[in-house]
Order: sequence, then C-alpha cells, then structure tokens
Amino acid sequence: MSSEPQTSSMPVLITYATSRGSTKEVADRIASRLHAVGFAVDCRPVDHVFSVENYSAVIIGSPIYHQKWLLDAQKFVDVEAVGLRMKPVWAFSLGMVGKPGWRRARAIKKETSRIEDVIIQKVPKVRDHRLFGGKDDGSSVSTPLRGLYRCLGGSFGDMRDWTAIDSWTSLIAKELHADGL
Ligand SMILES: Cc1cc2nc3c(=O)[nH]c(=O)nc-3n(C[C@H](O)[C@H](O)[C@H](O)COP(=O)(O)O)c2cc1C
Repeated sequence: MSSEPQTSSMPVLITYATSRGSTKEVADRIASRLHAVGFAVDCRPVDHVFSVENYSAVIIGSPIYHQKWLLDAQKFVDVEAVGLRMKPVWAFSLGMVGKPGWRRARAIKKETSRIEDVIIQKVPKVRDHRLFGGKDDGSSVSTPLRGLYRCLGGSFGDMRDWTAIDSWTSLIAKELHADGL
C-alpha cells in the first residue's frame, strides 16, 4: 500500500503577508468561499506555515509596498520554492489600482509584471496572479504626493472589489475540481 498522502484529503492553503490587515481580510474571504463550495482550507500568515508539503494547492497573497511584495511573502516563496513547484499555485497582490484610465492602466501593467517576474523566477508554473485594489486612506503620504497621485488617476480608500475577488475564487475552485482535488 502506498504511503503517499491522499492529495484530495489535504486542505488548500491560503497564506498571506499583511502590514495593515486588508490582505488578511481578502485571504479570509477566499478561504471562506472555497470552504463554502466544499474544500478543506487552512488560512494563515506566511510566517505561520511550517511547510507546504501537506497542502493540495496554495494561494499566496501580499500587499505591494514600494512596488514590491512584503519581505515575509518574498521569503516564503524563496524558502518553499521547491514544494510550491509541485503544487497548483495561485498568487494575488493588493495595491492602489486607482480609477480606470490609460495612465493608471499602464502603471498597473508595469507593476503587475514586476511582481510576476519575481514570483515566476521561483515558481515558474504559477497558474495565475491577480492585482486587486487594496485599502489605504492616504494618511501615510504627504499632501503634495496625495494630490499628485490623484492627478494621475489614483484614489484613496477601500478599493477592494469583492465581486472580482469572488469571481477569481470561483475560477480557482473550478480548476481545483477539474484537477480532481
Ligand atoms: C507606505 C505605503 C506604500 C505603498 N506602496 C504601494 C505601491 O508601491 N504600489 C501599490 O500598488 N500600492 C502601494 N500601497 C498600497 C497598499 O498596497 C495597500 O494599501 C494594501 O491594501 C495594504 O495592504 P495591508 O493592509 O494588507 O498591509 C502602499 C501603501 C502604503 C501605506
């Protein structure tokens, strides 16, 4: 008899880094939606994950600060790279995506590919990466910079698009089902 763990009985790991809590709330939402459609889930911060070995799939999230993922999330991908390469992996980022418009669209595209380049170096077959709007009241930014950001089509507040997050989660659930997980 094989001693291999039964993949389908293993939970899906939803793991995140956060500085101010908004990414945790998105991770919790993804976990609860997956749980609602029948998946066993485990949602925890990246620094509370012992190993990815006992998970069937992994969803990793981090906010973007100064154009990079938080260090804890980068470290997690580095340390777990070998294990992650053997699983279905999805990634998401939170950032200030702002209002639609060509200037922002270009900035978002650039930011998204910069983040993806780093993830793909470690986990080449990451299935998808999404940049969702985050939450920032702008209080940590100087008034002139806030004004400049607004002129460029950015906006402050809670920009999390729960409909987009739920749709993405449904796509992941479909793929997991298709994989027989
Ligand atoms: C000091 C600071 C720097 C930030 N830098 C970026 C950035 O470079 N790109 C971006 O898209 N969002 C940036 N943001 C927005 C955050 O990614 C957003 O607020 C996110 O929701 C924070 O996640 P957390 O609450 O999980 O820490 C920044 C926010 C702050 C306060």
